[in-house]
Formats: sequence, C-alpha cells, structure tokens
Amino acid sequence: MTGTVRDRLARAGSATVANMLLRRGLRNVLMTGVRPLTAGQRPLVGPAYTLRFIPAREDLDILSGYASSDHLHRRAVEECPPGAVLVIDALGSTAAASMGDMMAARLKRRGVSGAVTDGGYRDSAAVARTGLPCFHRDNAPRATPVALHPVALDEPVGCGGVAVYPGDVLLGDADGVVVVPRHLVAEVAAEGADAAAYEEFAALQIERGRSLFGLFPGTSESRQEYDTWVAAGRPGLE
Ligand SMILES: O=C([O-])CC(=O)C(=O)O
Ligand SMILES: [Mg+2]
Repeated sequence: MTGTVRDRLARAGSATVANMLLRRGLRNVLMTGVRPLTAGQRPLVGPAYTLRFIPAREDLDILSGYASSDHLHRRAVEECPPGAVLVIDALGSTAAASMGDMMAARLKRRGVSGAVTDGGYRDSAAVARTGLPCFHRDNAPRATPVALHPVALDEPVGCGGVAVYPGDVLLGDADGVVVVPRHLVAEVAAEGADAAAYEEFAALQIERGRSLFGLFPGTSESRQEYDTWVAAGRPGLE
C-alpha cells in the first residue's frame, strides 16, 4: 500500500470511506462497539494480519503455555508484518485481555501500524503510553488464558461483527474502524479523499449561512463552484 493511499484514507475518515463502500453495495464494513483506546490518538491505516481466539478451556489454557515459542498469542506479536494492523477476533469478549502493554510495546518496536480487537486490553494506560494506535471495546484486565484460546493466525476472522480477510485494509479513527476489501482500496481512497475535500468547501459554505439543499449532497452546479474554489487556491481555508 502506497503512502498516498494511506494519506487519502486517513484524510477521508472512516465514516466517509464507509459511504464509498456503501455506494458499491457493501453495508457491513464498520465495526460495532470498537473505539479508540485514547481520545486524540492518530488514525490507524494498514493491511490486516489476523489472530483468532475461541473460548478457553481450563486443561489447555494455562499461563505457563506462554513460555513456549509456538504459542500463537505470542507468535502473532512476533510475526505480524511491519506496517500491518494486528486484528484480533476475541469473540467480542472482555472477559480476558486481547493484549497487554508488553505485547503492544513489542508491536510498536517491530514497526506494526497498530492493533484492533473486539475485546479489550489490559494495562490499558501503559498500552496507550506506547503510542501504538489501538482500538478496543473496553478494558479487559484479566489474563488471556482465563477466557480466550488462540487458534489461528492470518486467516479470515470476524471482528466487531465485520468480516476481515488478511490483506484487507483497516482505517481506524475517532469514529471507529472500517474494513476496506483489498481490491477496492485504491479507488475508495481516491474517492474518499475527493469527498473530504468537497466537504471542506461545503463546510465553509455552511458557515456562511448556506442551506444544505444544492450543496450537500453536491450537485453539478455546486461541484462547478467547488472546482472554481479549488482553482482559486481554496480561499477561506487555513
Ligand atoms: O502477558 C500477556 O499476555 C499480556 C500482558 O500483560 C502484557 O503484554 O503486558
Ligand atoms: Mg502486562
């Protein structure tokens, strides 16, 4: 994924990107109940690398298992590619942690873009201090093996009620997390950035007292006005 595509998606924002997908008939693309760990954290963009949990079982899920180098929860952190987003299918459960601050620090150090779970994090204040953009449902301080058992890496998962295939691109911001099918990423990013730029023009017009009708959604006339405004150097915009 190019830097331009990343920038365009971040500029468009998750809600606008979801609209671009809606135009193509895709309705279920925004995760439900998954929000930024910290208000004001920077947007998260990157291709998905997935980890899937199932419910834990007492005879299999013991803390000492974590010392093993083939433990899938640890391998997810060591094998998620730099630039990717670790997407964790935690069955929507905050009964135990999807990740803690040591794991977050390691992801950050490895150049991973961020983490998304439909469960929650433990050590959440310290996870936030790592600076890794993270999204979850709520704090989940209990040790992972209490409720969650890792079963798969880099396979299709569900997260926040949305299908995530490895390589789909995630965009997370203040509104939440949207999943963009990989084959649509470039065109949706371009269209989304254009929609965001038009909205900057429309916002200025609204501030000046103009009605939404004939402005938002745009018409061929208002698009012409927008083009003129762009050609004039976008006056009124800081
Ligand atoms: O040990 C774990 O699995 C989670 C944890 O507390 C950390 O990463 O700090
Ligand atoms: Mg910890």
